[in-house]
Amino acid sequence: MQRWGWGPARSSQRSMMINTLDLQSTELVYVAEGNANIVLKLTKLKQVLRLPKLEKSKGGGDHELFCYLHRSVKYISILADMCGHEFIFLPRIVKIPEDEAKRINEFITNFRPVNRLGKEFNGKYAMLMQDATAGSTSEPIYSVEIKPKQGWIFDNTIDHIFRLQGVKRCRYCCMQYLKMKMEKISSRSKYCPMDLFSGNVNRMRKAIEAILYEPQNNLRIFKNWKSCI
Ligand SMILES: O=P(O)(O)O[C@@H]1[C@@H](OP(=O)(O)O)[C@H](OP(=O)(O)O)[C@H](O)[C@H](OP(=O)(O)O)[C@H]1OP(=O)(O)O
Ligand SMILES: Nc1ncnc2c1ncn2[C@@H]1O[C@H](COP(=O)(O)OP(=O)(O)OP(=O)(O)O)[C@@H](O)[C@H]1O
Repeated sequence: MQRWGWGPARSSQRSMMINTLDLQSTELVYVAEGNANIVLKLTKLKQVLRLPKLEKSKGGGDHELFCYLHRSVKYISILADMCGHEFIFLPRIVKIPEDEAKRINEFITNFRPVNRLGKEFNGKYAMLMQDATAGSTSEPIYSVEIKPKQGWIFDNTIDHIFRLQGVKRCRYCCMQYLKMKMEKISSRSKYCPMDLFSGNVNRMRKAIEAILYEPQNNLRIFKNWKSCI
């Protein structure tokens, strides 16, 4: 996937109104992160701030970051048009005040997984969007997050890579062998995205059962905003 530090700068921020986020009066709580973004909760606003991150030594240009976020927002809005706006939160690009990046990085360091500390937020822009784990009732809210992975098999040109012991497998299943070899996981999951996306109820059920049995990083369940799995 394209990184904001590398992308060609095509669109201009002059055509959009970008507000600066006032973080002084807002309580920030570290939620989680993946390989590319750190997500913080703005508790009072029921919103989250998605901060793109880069390797500490690499400074990304602010204009490139803005263009990357702008493209992402466009992409998400096309998805929302296709899938329904009730299913997808449209993010907004916000400006992070000068010198706040340093303060944010310092504040969240202790909450971050040690293996993710090589990257940090060091740009001027972030995405603000609705907190998917927040609701308006006083009852506990459970949120389920699935990272389903690629649900199709590549075309013939490279499919020899995805043959193991003569059997054609999907990318996720092959990556399980690699992750075992690299000691990232201790056992192979029986989950397969080809089952989840098959449209066959039995195979879909098998996929859900497998992901519940061995969640790895493909399943998270939150009670309110606290992760239970
Ligand atoms: O390549 P994969 O299948 O290992 O997926 C990467 C993910 O690894 P996973 O296997 O899900 O643990 C990886 O996730 P983790 O860092 O392992 O949590 C990222 O999602 C990565 O995305 P990006 O390149 O940072 O946008 C993912 O890379 P892309 O496939 O999006 O390039
Ligand atoms: N709108 C949201 N509301 C609540 N939690 C969220 C929201 N967006 C993201 N998160 C949490 O933050 C985590 C990291 O966010 P995200 O998936 O955007 O990071 P990422 O670095 O792009 O991930 P990856 O590189 O693995 O694809 C998510 O797995 C989810 O638990």
